Amino acid sequence: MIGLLSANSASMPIDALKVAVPLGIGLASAALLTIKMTSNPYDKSIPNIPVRKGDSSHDKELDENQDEFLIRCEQEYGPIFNLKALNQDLTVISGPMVREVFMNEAFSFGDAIDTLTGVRVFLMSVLKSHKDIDSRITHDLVRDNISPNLPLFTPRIVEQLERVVNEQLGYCEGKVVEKPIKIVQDMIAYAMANVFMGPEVAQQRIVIDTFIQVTYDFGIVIGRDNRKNPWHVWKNKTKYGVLNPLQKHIKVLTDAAGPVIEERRRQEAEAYENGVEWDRPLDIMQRLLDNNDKYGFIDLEDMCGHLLILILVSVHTTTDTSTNLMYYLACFPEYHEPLFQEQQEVLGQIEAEREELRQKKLQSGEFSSAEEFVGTELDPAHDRDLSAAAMKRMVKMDSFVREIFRYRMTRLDLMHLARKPVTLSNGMRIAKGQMVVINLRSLHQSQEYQGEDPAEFRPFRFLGKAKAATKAATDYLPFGMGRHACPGRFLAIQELKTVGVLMVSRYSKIEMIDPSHRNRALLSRIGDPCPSGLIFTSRSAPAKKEA
Ligand code: HEM
Repeated sequence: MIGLLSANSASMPIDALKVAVPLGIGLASAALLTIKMTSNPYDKSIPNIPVRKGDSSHDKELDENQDEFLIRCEQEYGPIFNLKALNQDLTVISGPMVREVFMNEAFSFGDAIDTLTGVRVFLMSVLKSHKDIDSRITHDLVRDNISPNLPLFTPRIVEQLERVVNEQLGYCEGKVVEKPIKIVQDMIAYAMANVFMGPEVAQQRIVIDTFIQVTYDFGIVIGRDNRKNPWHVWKNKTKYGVLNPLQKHIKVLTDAAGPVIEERRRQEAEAYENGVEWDRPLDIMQRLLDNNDKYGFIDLEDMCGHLLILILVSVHTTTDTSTNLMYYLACFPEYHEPLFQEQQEVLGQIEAEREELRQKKLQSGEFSSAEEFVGTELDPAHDRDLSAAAMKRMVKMDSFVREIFRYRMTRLDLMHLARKPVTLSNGMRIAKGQMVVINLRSLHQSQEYQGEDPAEFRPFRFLGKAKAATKAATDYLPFGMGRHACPGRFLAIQELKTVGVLMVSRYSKIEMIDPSHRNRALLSRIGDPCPSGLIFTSRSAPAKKEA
C-alpha cells in the first residue's frame, strides 16, 4: 500500500455497480442471455405476447424485424406487455410510461446488471472505500470535477485527439484502415488519461493500454463469452471476488501515479517555501488528492480503484460511439460538406469577434500594439481553436451526433430490476424481482416524439429545437434520464463532436471498404464492431515544410 493519501473514516459509499451500468448498453444486454429468472409473478392484467408456433421465445421474431414485431405488440397489446426474449421473462415498458421506470428508485439498472452477471462482487473487490451499493461517488466525482471544468479540459482533449489522428491516420490518399477502432481507442484513451490523471501519467504507454484493455477484461467477466452459461453468475461471485483481473490494472495506475504524486508534492512544498503560488495541475487525480477529506479514499490503491471505475464507464462507451460516428460519415457522405461548412463559419465568426475585441482594446489604449496580445486570452494564434465555446456553436454537428444515438440504439435496452413491488400509474403491478426493459422503439422511432420520417436518418432534424445531444429526456435515452442520468454525457458529447469535426475538416471522403456491411455499421452494438474497415481521403496535401 502506498501511503500517499491520508486515511479518512468519513467515507462515502459507492455504487460501483451503477457506474458499470453504461456497459449495460452493450455488454449487459449480451449478458441478458446468461440467466433465466426462476419465478415471474405477473400481474395478470399485463398481457403476455403469445410465442409464434414452432418458436420457444420471441427472439427469432425480434431478430427478423424488431421494429415490425414491437409495433405489432404495441398496437395489439398496449404499452406494457410481457415477452420471452434474451432467455428472460421480460416486461416491456413503452412510450410515456418509460418515465416511471427512470423516475422510480425502486427500479434499478445496477441491480439488473448484477442479477444478470454477478458483477457486483467483482467491482467491489477493487475498492477499499465507498462499497455501499447505493452510493453515488463516481457520479459525484464526474459531476463535481469533470463537467464544470470541461472548458478548461477542452484544449488538452482536442490536442490529444488531433495528435493521434495526425500520427496514426495523417494524410491519406484512399488509405485503407481495416480496424478504425484501433485508432479511435488511442485517441480516446489519450484524451481521457490526460484529463483523469494528467500528462505525466498519460504519457506512459502502459497506462494507455490499461485505459483501453480494462473494459475488455471486464467484458470477459460479465458475459460476452459466457452467455447461455447458467453457472456464470455464481462463478463470478465466487471466483472474481478473489482472482480479479482488474487488480493488474490498478497496479499499473498506482505504479504510474505514485512517483508523479511524490514529485507534485515536492514541487508544492518548494513553492510554499519560496512563497510563490504552486501552479496546481488540472486533472481529476489532483482534484481527488486535494479533496481527499471530502472523498475519503483509504490510500492510493483505493483512489486508483475509483479511477479505474471511471475508466470502465467512460473510455469504451466513448470509443465505440466515436468509431460509429466515422461509419455514419461514410454511409451518409452528403452531410460531410454541410458539417465542414458549419465548422468554417463558426470558427470564422469567432475569429472576427476576437479581432473586433482586440481592435476595441487597442482603441481604448488598454493595449498599445497588436504584439501585446501574444500570450494573452486574445492571442490571435488561438482564434480558430476548437474551444468549448466553438463546439457549442456547432449545432449541426450536435444534431448529427444526437441523430446517430437515436437511430442506432437497440430497440429493447436499458433493463431495470424491480427492487420491490411497484404499481404503475395505469394500475399495473410489477412484482419484486421482475426485469423490465425499455422499448426504445416506441420513443426513438416514434413520429410523435421525433417528428417526420422517424425511420429515416435525418441528421439535422433537431436544429432549432432546443434538443441538444446532452439533453436526457423521454424522447432521447442513450444516457438514461432522471437522477441516474449519465453525468459523463457532457464530456462524451464534447469528444464525439470533436472527433466529427476533425474527420470532416481533414478528410473530404470516408468510405466503407465493403459497403455490403452498411446496415451492420449503422446498427452495430457496442463491443461488436463492423467487420468492414474504412477508406480515408484527405482534403488537401500536407503543407510542405519550409526549408
Ligand atoms: C457515449 C458515451 C456514454 C454513454 C452512451 C453512456 C451511457 C450511460 C447510461 C445509459 C447510464 C445509466 C443511466 C441510468 O441509470 O439511467 C450511464 C451512467 C453513468 N455514466 Fe455514462 N455513458 C457514456 C459516457 C460516460 C463518460 C465519459 C463518463 C465519465 C466521465 C460516464 C460516467 C457515468 C457514471 C458515473 C454513471 C452512473 C450514474 C449514476 O448511477 O448515478 N459515462 N451512462
